[in-house]
Amino acid sequence: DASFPTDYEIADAAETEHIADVVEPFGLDREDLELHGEDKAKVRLDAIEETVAEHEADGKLVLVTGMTPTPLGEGKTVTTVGLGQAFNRIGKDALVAIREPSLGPVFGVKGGAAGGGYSQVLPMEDINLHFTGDLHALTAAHNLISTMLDNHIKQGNELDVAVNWVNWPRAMDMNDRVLRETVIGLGGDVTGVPREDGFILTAASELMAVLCLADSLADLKERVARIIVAYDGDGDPITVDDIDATGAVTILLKDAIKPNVVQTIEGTPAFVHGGPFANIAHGTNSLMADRLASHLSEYLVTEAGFGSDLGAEKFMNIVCRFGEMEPDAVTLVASVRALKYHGQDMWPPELDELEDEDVAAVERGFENLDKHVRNLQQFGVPVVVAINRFPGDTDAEVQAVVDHCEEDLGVRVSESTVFSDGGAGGEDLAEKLVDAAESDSDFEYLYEADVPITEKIETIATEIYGADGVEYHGDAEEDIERLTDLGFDDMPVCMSKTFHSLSDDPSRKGAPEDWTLEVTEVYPSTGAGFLVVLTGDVLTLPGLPAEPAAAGMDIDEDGTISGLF
Ligand SMILES: Nc1ncnc2c1ncn2[C@@H]1O[C@H](COP(=O)(O)OP(=O)(O)O)[C@@H](O)[C@H]1O
Ligand SMILES: O=COP(=O)(O)O
Ligand SMILES: [Mg+2]
Repeated sequence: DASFPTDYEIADAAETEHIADVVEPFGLDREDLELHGEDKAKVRLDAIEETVAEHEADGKLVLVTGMTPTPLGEGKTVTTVGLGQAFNRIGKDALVAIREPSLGPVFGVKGGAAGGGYSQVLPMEDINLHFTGDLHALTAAHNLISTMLDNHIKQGNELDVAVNWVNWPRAMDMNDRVLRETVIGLGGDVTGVPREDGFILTAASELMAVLCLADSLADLKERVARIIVAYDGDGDPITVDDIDATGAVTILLKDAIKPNVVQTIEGTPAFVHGGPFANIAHGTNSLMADRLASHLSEYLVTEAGFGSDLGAEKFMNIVCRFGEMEPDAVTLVASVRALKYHGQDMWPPELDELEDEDVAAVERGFENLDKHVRNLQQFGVPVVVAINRFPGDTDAEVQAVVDHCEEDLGVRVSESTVFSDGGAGGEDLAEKLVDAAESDSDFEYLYEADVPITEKIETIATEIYGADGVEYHGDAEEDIERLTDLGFDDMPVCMSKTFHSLSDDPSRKGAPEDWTLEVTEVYPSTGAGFLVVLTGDVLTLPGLPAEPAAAGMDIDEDGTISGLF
């Protein structure tokens, strides 16, 4: 919509308050903060402990998830930020907790992750670029482990590291696909021992998960110490502590563990901390931010990435389990665009074909929405569908979704216009979530942690993805046996799967049936405390599209940025 200002123009025109004034009404004082300019701050760890000790954690937790998205995303972050604003407009103290962006998508397909329109967190350009340096710190810390591991091998390899059994790649915060598979150590003995290696996106690093799940600096250090980086010739694990890297790595993360706080366009405090994606990692912001926020306000609105099959499943089964918390309500973001996209076998996506009014296509896409509603109801939490209205949506298309939710699904539904109208566009949704959050919910995990690894995988595959069963390829079955022998089988599983489909085949839309999930590898993230299950061809280092967002960006002589969204 050419007449509508860009995210950057809206953000640039917005008035921001000093961050200390924004958080003060919620109980954080200036001395609790480490200021990064006037509109960004980190919260001191001792201030978090004091807050947790002084204030009851009686806040209600609202999770924002979504249906299976188009590659552009359907508005979970926008809805999360908009809801934070809307709750405050209807008189409910509310805070927002979201992840911090990775430069990979910023310069790639999706762009930034600071929301959009009149539901953004500010300063969007800082948040989408270097922010407070957490991603850079994580990248450096990750690569320090790699450097010390290869140095150990070079300096005599006392630990007998099996050079073909190193499962700690290098990391970078850029979608540079050509570095997925590399050979290192070339150049003769002066350089080191040649071996295969590769890069992953920093968002997929186990250190990102460790940062998001740690509840103190001491806990962070203990988690870092037990990260398995390789195995020796006998198949015994070699940890970060074994290569004497624990202290240095923790030093590099000493500031990154502190939650960042900024503000939304309407002055609602927003914690923006940690950035694991929900396809290749667990997909939600740090527990540290959730814990702090839940002690500071009546409502906490937080987002889990991609569809309910990814971010929400892992939020319930991993994050809530570790954080000893549970959602009081879930809002499932749907869009007319995504419903039409699922209403046909469209792969690769031709999104401009979805622009014309087509109620029938919207209705054909309901099977995807319905499966996500059923997924969430399995966790025993009330669901409210949020129709995130885009400019081209027609009343008839939106009404079809409202009718379907009310008449066919019997769930609360609300049309949200928080993108174009800010918090005012989400007041009805907020009211319905208050209603849902106050109704009783009997939250339960999908599986108990002590059931066999295969049972955890099969439960998620059949009950959440809709698979008939699971096939194990490559060394996946040996992996599971070894992990069980090592005593890691009582950890929850973090499924790594495409976000383009409920199944492991990106081209399959709607709610695919008659298929089997293919598991290719299972490895332990012992620092995070979960097992990563690789399925299909999920890429832990994405690539740039033919026309990357970066190509449309510019900055003029007075520092005005264009093309960042
Ligand atoms: N209602 C809307 N109208 C127009 N653009 C929107 C709307 N909601 C989201 N967007 C844009 O779509 C993209 C994805 O939104 P985002 O909230 O990041 O989705 P998600 O978190 O689900 O991936 C962003 O560029 C955002 O600004
Ligand atoms: O991990 C993915 O998060 P979004 O769905 O918010 O892009
Ligand atoms: Mg998002």
